[in-house]
Amino acid sequence: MISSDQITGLILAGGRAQRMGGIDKGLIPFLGKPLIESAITRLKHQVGPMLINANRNITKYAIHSHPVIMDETPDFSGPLAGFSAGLKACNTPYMLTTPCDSPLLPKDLGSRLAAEMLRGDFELVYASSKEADGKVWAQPVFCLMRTNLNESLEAFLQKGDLKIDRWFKELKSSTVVFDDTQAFANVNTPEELKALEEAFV
Ligand SMILES: Nc1nc2c(ncn2[C@@H]2O[C@H](COP(=O)(O)OP(=O)(O)OP(=O)(O)O)[C@@H](O)[C@H]2O)c(=O)[nH]1
Ligand SMILES: [Mg+2]
Repeated sequence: MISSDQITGLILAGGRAQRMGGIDKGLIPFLGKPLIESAITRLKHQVGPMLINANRNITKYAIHSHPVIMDETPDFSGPLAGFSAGLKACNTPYMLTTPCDSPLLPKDLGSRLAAEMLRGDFELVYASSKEADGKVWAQPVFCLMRTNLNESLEAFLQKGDLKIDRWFKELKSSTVVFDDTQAFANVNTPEELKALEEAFV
């Protein structure tokens, strides 16, 4: 069994948030609190240490009392840059990633991904969601990985590739399908923010 204290949680808040008008998405108010707080609340019982990956407003993220780490390169090259920064800062054998903009992320995300990891001796296990119409979608930024993948990710990024699914294909990976259609609801636009707030009340 993988215990929660063997897992570092990495919350990804390092994107440009262009569809949100370029403001720092993790800091926008969601039901009166910075959006990232909902992700922290959902994740904290699922992991031991927690890290926040952000590239702007570092002091504002730091008030949550978790280390804030930046991408190595300041060019917003995508979530794998955040994974890389996280793996370098991690002191546990496993790392669980989630984005900062999914306030309903599953409460059993870590435990179910961990069970699958051990079942098949996988290197990485990501979540997938089953939508209301029955379609299954990969949710690759919700992902549990062994932290010894650091070298593999470095080699992949050195090639100049940034595509998350192409890195996953190089690994022994698996996925777990979650049936809760709301669990991966995320906030990309002001309209989505409003709709998700309304769904909460
Ligand atoms: N560290 C890091 N994380 C990123 C980067 N780009 C996206 N992410 C994160 O990856 C997750 C999924 O990305 P998106 O939902 O597209 O967020 P985004 O890229 O900020 O938003 P858009 O600019 O509107 O695409 C979010 O948690 C982002 O914070 C990046 O360049 N570096
Ligand atoms: Mg994006």
